[in-house]
Amino acid sequence: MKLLQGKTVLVTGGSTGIGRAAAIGAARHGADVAINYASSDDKALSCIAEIEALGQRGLAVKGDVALPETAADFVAKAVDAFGHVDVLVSNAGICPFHAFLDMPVETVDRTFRVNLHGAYYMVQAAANQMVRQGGGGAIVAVSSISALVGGEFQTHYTPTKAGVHSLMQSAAIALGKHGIRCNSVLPGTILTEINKDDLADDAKRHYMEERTPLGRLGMPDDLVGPIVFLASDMAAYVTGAALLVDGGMFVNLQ
Ligand SMILES: NC(=O)C1=CN([C@@H]2O[C@H](COP(=O)(O)OP(=O)(O)OC[C@H]3O[C@@H](n4cnc5c(N)ncnc54)[C@H](OP(=O)(O)O)[C@@H]3O)[C@@H](O)[C@H]2O)C=CC1
Ligand SMILES: C[C@H](O)[C@@H]1OC(=O)[C@H](O)[C@@H]1O
Repeated sequence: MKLLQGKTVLVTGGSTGIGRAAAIGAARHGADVAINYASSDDKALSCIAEIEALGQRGLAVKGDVALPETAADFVAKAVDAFGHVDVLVSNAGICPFHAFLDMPVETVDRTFRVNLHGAYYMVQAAANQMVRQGGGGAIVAVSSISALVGGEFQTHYTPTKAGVHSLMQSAAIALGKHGIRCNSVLPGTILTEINKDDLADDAKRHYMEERTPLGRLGMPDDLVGPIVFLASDMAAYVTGAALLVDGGMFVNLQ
């Protein structure tokens, strides 16, 4: 069953990790897909190749989501290519682990601009296009378990993920009158480039695995079903919601 047949899906941060999986997963469900990315040209092009191999149209648009103009450019190029925007997956993000007391200003600033400001600009641009089109739409933001709990080396990061979650709640209210649904997925610890170095520490990786009732850390493909569900008409009455996709990590105190 193809849940996104005939839809156009936009994914930020689609070259690697969760965004890549979401982009290819959307294509597998019948969507044409446009991906945004920052610098990984080869990875972006290979993602498009996989989308096209599934018989769907793909488009890769390079741009730094921290820059407000990137959002309008991405949406405009997607509309030029595919005619409309039905779904936005706001996914792009960074997590440069760093201690709190000597956290550099530029690290805080960059993390907020990419993860939170970038999400805001992309959601706003996609929503404006959806309103122009009429007919509603769906926005899925990739927040995090880190919207709900902290991290010693993530004091600059967890507020951005909480902000993304909160943005979806407020956007759901602002956009409901236009038939646009806004929801968050909150992944646990998923093995991607974002944490490759951090989880190279065997003790850290073992600790995170031990915290996970399902007994393993997540893979990007574990996010595809939840994202496609929230993007699809299967979730027609779901908006302002948050879906933990964490193997049970959040609830596991003892
Ligand atoms: N992995 C995990 O455990 C978890 C991840 N998340 C969230 O998931 C999202 C995706 O992360 P994940 O897949 O793990 O990480 P990856 O590092 O694998 O992928 C990040 C993606 O975002 C893109 N990106 C980074 N900065 C920018 C920018 N300034 N402008 C445009 N694109 C950018 C990257 O593009 P490029 O390749 O060109 O650099 C890449 O496509 C993030 O928002 C993260 O906070 C949430 C919870 C857990
Ligand atoms: C980068 C982290 O390993 C990852 O990202 C998050 O949002 C969670 O903190 C995960 O552990």
